[in-house]
Amino acid sequence: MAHPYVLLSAAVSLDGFLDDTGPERLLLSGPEDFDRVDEVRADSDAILVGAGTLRSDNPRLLVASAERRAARVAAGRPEHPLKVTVSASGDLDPTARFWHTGGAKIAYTTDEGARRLRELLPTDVEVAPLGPAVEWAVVLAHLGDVKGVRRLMVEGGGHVHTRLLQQGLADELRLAVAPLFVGEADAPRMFGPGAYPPGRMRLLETRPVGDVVLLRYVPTAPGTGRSAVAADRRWLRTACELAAQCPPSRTAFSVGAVIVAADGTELARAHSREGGDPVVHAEEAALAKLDPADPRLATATVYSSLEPCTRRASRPAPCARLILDAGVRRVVTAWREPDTFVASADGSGALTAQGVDVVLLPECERRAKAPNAHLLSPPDRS
Ligand SMILES: NC(=O)C1=CN([C@@H]2O[C@H](COP(=O)(O)OP(=O)(O)OC[C@H]3O[C@@H](n4cnc5c(N)ncnc54)[C@H](OP(=O)(O)O)[C@@H]3O)[C@@H](O)[C@H]2O)C=CC1
Ligand SMILES: Nc1c(N[C@@H]2O[C@H](COP(=O)(O)O)[C@@H](O)[C@H]2O)[nH]c(=O)[nH]c1=O
Repeated sequence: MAHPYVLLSAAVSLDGFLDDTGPERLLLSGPEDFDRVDEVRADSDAILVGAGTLRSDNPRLLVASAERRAARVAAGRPEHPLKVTVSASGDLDPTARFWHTGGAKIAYTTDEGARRLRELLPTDVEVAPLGPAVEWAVVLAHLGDVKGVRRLMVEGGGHVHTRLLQQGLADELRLAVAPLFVGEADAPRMFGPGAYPPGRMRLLETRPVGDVVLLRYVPTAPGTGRSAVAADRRWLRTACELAAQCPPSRTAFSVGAVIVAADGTELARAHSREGGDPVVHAEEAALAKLDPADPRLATATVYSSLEPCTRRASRPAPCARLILDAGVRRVVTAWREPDTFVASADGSGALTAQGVDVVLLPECERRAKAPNAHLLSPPDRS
């Protein structure tokens, strides 16, 4: 189940609105910023908007720049990204520009909505019924697994942005803050009320674009239990990057680990053979940087590129034991330990048996294996 990278994109007024209440679409971006948005579109495999935005804005959602379209075609991609919309009701205007411009289109809807849309929409539009309700995780899995979408740009509106962020499904937020006020209480807001991931997001970039300021944030708070959120994938990729920093070895794996508090604060990071210790493991070195009495450990997540070990010759306690002793209750890993050094290690099983939630994200396995290719026989190319 490979979700695409989900990028939420919008422009907001200084008082936090996406639009005003007038009949025309409010242009918050200036010309330079619309060009920046066009560049993001051209980099995307698909662009999604909610049915509310289709009804109010009648957008086309095309790549405007001829050069960018030509570059896409030269790279073997369609001229325009796949256009995607989501509607429970199926209450969509068949004459809207969305359906009659650009390339491929897909509408995710309910079974009931599909009955309506199949009659209404042009026959080249794919209508995808997803049961009595439309679950966002199912939409993203279908886009990733069936439509081959790797980068999804979500261009609103507020309802869609709110749900994706609240459900931990957004990988990145790109917000253009425009220097004007809307000042109407019932204008649409970018984010509505509800439960958001805790803590602070991480700022990746700020950039003036004409008179607007672009802000790029990524979520940091780990998921809970056995389900994974976008922040889990990001932290696990960081662990895999740390694995690549290990001093090479023919007798031990290269592994990276990060320990992250429930609010997204990074508590410690480490990699195998760190600090001149030829046998130290990544999880062991990361835990050693923390006070064992740190109350945040009980709700923290340990990210480890390889599952924690259960048996080792070099130290009395394996990493699974150290994690249990630290009181950590959640581990996210990319790769089950192969039999290279220890037969049937099963660190995930050992932790699960003690009530720890272990989440395996196979989409990161290739990155976790990369610095260990010389230890895998026959050479692993997966
Ligand atoms: N400034 C900016 O950058 C942008 C501004 N906007 C503005 O945002 C406003 C529109 O936002 P908003 O009204 O929140 O609408 P949205 O575009 O977020 O669409 C909401 C609709 O999408 C469908 N939908 C969403 N989630 C689901 C789900 N899980 N299952 C089934 N259907 C779902 C529903 O359609 P249905 O009702 O058919 O069931 C719902 O009513 C407009 O004023 C627009 O101009 C929009 C994009 C960008
Ligand atoms: N108003 C607004 C945005 N609105 C977004 O652009 C869509 C219309 O695009 P197009 O079909 O190319 O005209 C619209 O439906 C909405 O998703 N985006 C921004 O970056 N800045 C803005 O100020």
